[in-house]
Amino acid sequence: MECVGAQNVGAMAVFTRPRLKPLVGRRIMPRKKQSFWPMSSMKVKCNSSSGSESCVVDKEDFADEEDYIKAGGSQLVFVQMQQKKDMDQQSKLSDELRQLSAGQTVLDLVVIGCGPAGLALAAESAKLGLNVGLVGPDLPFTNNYGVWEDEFKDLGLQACIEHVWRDTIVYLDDDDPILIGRAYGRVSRHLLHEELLKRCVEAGVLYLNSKVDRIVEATNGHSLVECEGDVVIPCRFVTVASGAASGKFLQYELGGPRVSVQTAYGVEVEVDNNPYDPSLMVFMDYRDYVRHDAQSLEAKYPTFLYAMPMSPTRVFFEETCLASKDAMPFDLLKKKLMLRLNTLGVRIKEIYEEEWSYIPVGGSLPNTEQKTLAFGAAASMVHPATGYSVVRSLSEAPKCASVLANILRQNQMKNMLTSSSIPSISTQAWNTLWPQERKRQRSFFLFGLALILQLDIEGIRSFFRAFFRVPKWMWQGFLGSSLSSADLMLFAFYMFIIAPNDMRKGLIRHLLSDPTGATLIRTYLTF
Ligand SMILES: CC(C)=CCC/C(C)=C/C=C/C(C)=C/C=C/C(C)=C/C=C/C=C(C)/C=C/C=C(C)/C=C/C=C(\C)CCC=C(C)C
Repeated sequence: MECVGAQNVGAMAVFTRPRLKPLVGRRIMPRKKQSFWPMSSMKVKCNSSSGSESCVVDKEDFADEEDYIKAGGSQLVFVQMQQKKDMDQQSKLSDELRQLSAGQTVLDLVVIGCGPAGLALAAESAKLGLNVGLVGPDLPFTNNYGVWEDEFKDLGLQACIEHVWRDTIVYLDDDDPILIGRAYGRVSRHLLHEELLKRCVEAGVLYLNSKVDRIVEATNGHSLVECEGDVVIPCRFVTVASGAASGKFLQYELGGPRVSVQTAYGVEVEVDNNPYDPSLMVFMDYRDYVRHDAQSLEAKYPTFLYAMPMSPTRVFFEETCLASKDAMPFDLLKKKLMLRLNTLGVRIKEIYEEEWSYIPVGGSLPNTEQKTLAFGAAASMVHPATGYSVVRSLSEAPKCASVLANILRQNQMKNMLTSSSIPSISTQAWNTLWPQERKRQRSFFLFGLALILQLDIEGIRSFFRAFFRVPKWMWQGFLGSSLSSADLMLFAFYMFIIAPNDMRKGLIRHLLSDPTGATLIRTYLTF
């Protein structure tokens, strides 16, 4: 990471080069993509009550954006996040921001990324009194999230679930389907986005609609977040929460396991002949409907169908490859889905929506010596053996926020931050995110992932038959990352006992011969 001298930070938390005159508020419209320029009229009224001159700048009067900014026009700086506020309230907003900024020169925390993980962490940290800036493009969520209803209820997010199935079913072969006995919900991505934005607004998070170019360390121990358009934000902590593709800001441990991929192609459709009971969510249908037509596909990439019947005729079908070393091509996934639906006799009348999902799973942990922190997928928090991450990010956000707040408080960072104290402070934060216990659990999941990767379709069926026969609290805890490392050992022995002989041999062979087996043993022996 490059080191530069401390910037000349004025009264405001953020400034640009060339330095801007006014700091103006702008409203955030949830769900709408924000453009750089404020609203359509571009008339920006500087607040005069704090002594500054009143100025009205009109974008149309300038040849381009740069001239406009040079003339002291509206450069977007942080604004207090707010929802559905009228333009006539904007000057009041500027006031609030001015007061907030007047007594301080740096933010406590900048969170990069406006997905569920970023929004949740920003809101929770601001709730605890930290001055938090959130940076990233304001885009709607695009993924369809499926969650266990009880887990989402526990997060206080039940109102964001748009459809609940009272039970969930798994088909492994043509014989007895497995009723899981747990309600599953489909999250409304719009409601979840609105709710997380609301939490940010209420907690007083400041927002900047921009892309981050780089993060540099200043010599005084602060970080400088350099954004597009020459905006530089000084802060005490930076947390990258911009998903798995955040590599440019972070370093990961060398020599870790290779990243694998979960891929899925989904369609929400209106159909004739839906064979699935609308009261049940189909978690995994591993029955092989394409054996005659696509033998080679099945051999190379065993896939399953994930289906959410929204009504007897409207269904979300998703052909999913749980994990593969190389990404399964989307056209193959689509071909398999269409073959499967065709064999089932499902006739598509209308397509409402298509989804392509690509989730890197496994891979290395972030290097915990670095000063920049990470959260969510960027911090390797995606469950390696399932690809799920949203619930974990949302449930860990309060804990992570409270650790950051405590660290800042304990070190009286607001007054006495020194560059020498920073590395140990970041280490404390990293250790909370990835303590040895979490590393042990993850080594178990990585071992499980490597196991799945080498199974053929028959092996997968018998593996999941055993998996869903362990006591419910065990498999639930495994999927929800809530089993301790000791519980995971118990789970492993349980699986071993109920597994058929050939699978037992496979488990032991894998433990003794696969590199993830050696890492698992080593991590369990490290205290
Ligand atoms: C959009 C989005 C977000 C998405 C889309 C996509 C999708 C749809 C997805 C879906 C997914 C899913 C459904 C998933 C699921 C998953 C699962 C269920 C998983 C599971 C797994 C499991 C496992 C891995 C297990 C493991 C186990 C083991 C490892 C065991 C072991 C044992 C042993 C080793 C034994 C020992 C003994 C002695 C030594 C004696």
